[in-house]
Amino acid sequence: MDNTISLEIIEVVEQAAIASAKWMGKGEKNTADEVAVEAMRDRMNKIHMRGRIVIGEGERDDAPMLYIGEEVGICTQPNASEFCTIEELQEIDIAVDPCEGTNLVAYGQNGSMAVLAISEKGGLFAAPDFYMNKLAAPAVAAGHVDIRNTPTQNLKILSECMDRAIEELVVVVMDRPRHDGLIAEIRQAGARVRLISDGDVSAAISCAFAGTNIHALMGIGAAPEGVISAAALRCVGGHFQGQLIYDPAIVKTGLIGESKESNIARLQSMGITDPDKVYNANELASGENVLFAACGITSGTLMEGVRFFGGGARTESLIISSQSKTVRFVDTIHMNNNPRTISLN
Ligand SMILES: O=C(COP(=O)(O)O)[C@@H](O)[C@H](O)[C@H](O)[C@H](O)COP(=O)(O)O
Ligand SMILES: [Mn+2]
Ligand SMILES: [Mn+2]
Repeated sequence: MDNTISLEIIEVVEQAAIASAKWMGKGEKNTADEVAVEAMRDRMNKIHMRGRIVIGEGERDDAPMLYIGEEVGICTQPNASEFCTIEELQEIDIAVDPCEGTNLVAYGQNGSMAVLAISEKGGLFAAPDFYMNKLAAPAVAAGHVDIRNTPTQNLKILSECMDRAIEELVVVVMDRPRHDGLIAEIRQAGARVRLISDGDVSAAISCAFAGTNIHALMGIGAAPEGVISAAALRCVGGHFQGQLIYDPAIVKTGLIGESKESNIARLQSMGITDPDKVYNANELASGENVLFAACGITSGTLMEGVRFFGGGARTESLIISSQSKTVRFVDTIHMNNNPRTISLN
């Protein structure tokens, strides 16, 4: 995978974040999402690469852009061999969430970002539009905690690995009725719970960075977001496990409205023969090279959100590459309309 893609991909997430941030606080989640999708796709199609979307917009709805299977990049054109190098012609798989946390943007809340992950063809698990039970933790606990343990057991292991009391641990959990029992157990074990309304990708990745005051993510979120989180955690050695949830009774939202049996059949038709399999980060992002990029839309624990000033904007992005073994925080000033002042505030 061409290492120079990582430089271009920064602009992909930046452009999506800027477009979406213009709709911050306007109460229109669909628009905040649509503009991010369009901006991400436009910028992606200017890159010399041969990409295919494996996680994208709406598997079940007829999403017009960045849909699963869509080809992106200049080198997808039929005569690409005339103007693309052999390296650029290598097929790559891309997982995108142009606006992760659409509600957060619409209501001006923290933790939304434009995000994507890239790997060689077949290097990212093409997660179905299902729910996923997730466990994320810092690198020091990788392989020690296990999603098959009880939350209490995992908190004990985490406290030993991190050499701190359970009371000093903060666990992020999505604020959903399906997590009532989980939240009660975490509190009972002595740890503190940070409830989030949306945005579990940011929470999962935050576990890998000391100083965020987030030490674990537990509970059920969306499966595609699980793969994107796993890609980042795989690159930095953090812990991530995910297990697909196919029983509507567990999720309690009705969004996977079919019966348990029909969901199992749907998974089987996708080649997932063991619906209970526990996937780790290396299985969800198995490619030799994995690249992760995110840009804050609204501010979060990892990045500042987009800040506009007269004629321009300032963004903060996070680019993680397994190939170059780098974690880059990129602070960018975008000078769109000849700003008279370049503001650092
Ligand atoms: O918050 C989320 C929504 O993502 P998006 O649609 O891109 O704005 C994700 O971080 C969650 O992982 C997930 O989608 C959510 O938990 C599943 O939805 P829900 O049925 O509301 O729990
Ligand atoms: Mn999302
Ligand atoms: Mn989204």
